[in-house]
Amino acid sequence: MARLRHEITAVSGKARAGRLHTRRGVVDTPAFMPVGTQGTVKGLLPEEVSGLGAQMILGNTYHLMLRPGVVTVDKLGGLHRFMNWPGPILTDSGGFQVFSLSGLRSLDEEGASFRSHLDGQLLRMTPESVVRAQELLGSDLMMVLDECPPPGSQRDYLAASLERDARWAARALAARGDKGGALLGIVQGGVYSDLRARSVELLAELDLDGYALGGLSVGEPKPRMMEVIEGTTPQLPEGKPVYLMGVGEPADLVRCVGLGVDMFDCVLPTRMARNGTLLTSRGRLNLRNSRFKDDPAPVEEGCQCPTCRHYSRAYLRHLIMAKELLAYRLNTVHNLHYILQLMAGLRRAIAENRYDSYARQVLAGLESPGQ
Ligand SMILES: CNc1nc2c(CCNCC3CCCC3)c3nc(N)[nH]c(=O)c3cc2[nH]1
Ligand SMILES: [Zn+2]
Repeated sequence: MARLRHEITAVSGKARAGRLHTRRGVVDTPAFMPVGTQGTVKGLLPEEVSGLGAQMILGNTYHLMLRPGVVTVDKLGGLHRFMNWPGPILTDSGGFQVFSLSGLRSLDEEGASFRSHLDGQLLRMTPESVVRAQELLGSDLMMVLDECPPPGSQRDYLAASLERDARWAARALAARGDKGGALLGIVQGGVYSDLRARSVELLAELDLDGYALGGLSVGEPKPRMMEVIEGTTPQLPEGKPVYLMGVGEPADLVRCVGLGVDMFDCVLPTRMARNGTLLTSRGRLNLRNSRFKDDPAPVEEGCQCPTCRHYSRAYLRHLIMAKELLAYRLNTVHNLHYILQLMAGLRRAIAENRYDSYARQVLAGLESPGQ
């Protein structure tokens, strides 16, 4: 059967709602994928993550290659068994992490050489080796090895890089075995619409299962990012899911759904939770602020998450100031609940063909004066 099938069930403007049929179950789109970098969504049990409504999570080949090693994970039954997540898992190829985490050593036609950020050992990534690694993990949606060029890269560097990415994507497809999951290509081209179009043209020639927009949310001006997304999504092949990598904040999720994006991942909700920043429909709330010291109210009135049902802002502030482990869990539960409910609201609005009014209402709330 097909490794991946995207069924669009409703359209509202350029926003679309659908169901992504993966080999390990169906995912409602637009979908937010909590990040589980090292085989765990930090601090939460898998049943808590699925209980909050997450249907697909993200893993990272780079981190799992370094520790515990993909052969080890394979011997233990693969990543789903290893981390007790029976649902679909998308794994990033690690290209991005090599640039952001390790002291990159070299990049050439063959692949990338780098030093582990853990113990400095010299490692090599090629389009073929990262597909093999993701197959050993048992990934349901694999990403091709790509280069996410540093922000501000010169135009001619970007033009050459995206050509190489397309050659790498062809090599990744050729390397995938029968057991392999779906394979998604990654559109690059920086902030140049003609380069983005060229990247799409090259990748559309390949029999990829879906398309990611890479090279964004790396420090470029937000309006520029939106322009690039707006210009690129209409050019992508029909019937294939669109995944915007590394996005994003609530307002960005709302806007990018309106531009035809189906899948998102971002470390923000879980990372902010761990430093006491909570997401609400009226913007961010920084628990460390002394004004919450004896505030008996929940993070957000009306929020039905376990955190808001039982705990006050004062208690959550106490926990974060005391660096209590429970703080990370309760804050992550709330932030993930908030994001996943936001996505559910967007799916409903699209199904009822009222995306625009729902988006305007949500964005007005987010931009209103804080708590
Ligand atoms: C935050 N912004 C951003 N992230 C990008 C990412 C990473 C997406 N998130 C991966 C998870 C995070 C930890 C575990 C895996 C990108 N990844 C790739 N391969 N290519 C990009 O151009 C690429 C571009 C990105 N931009
Ligand atoms: Zn809550």
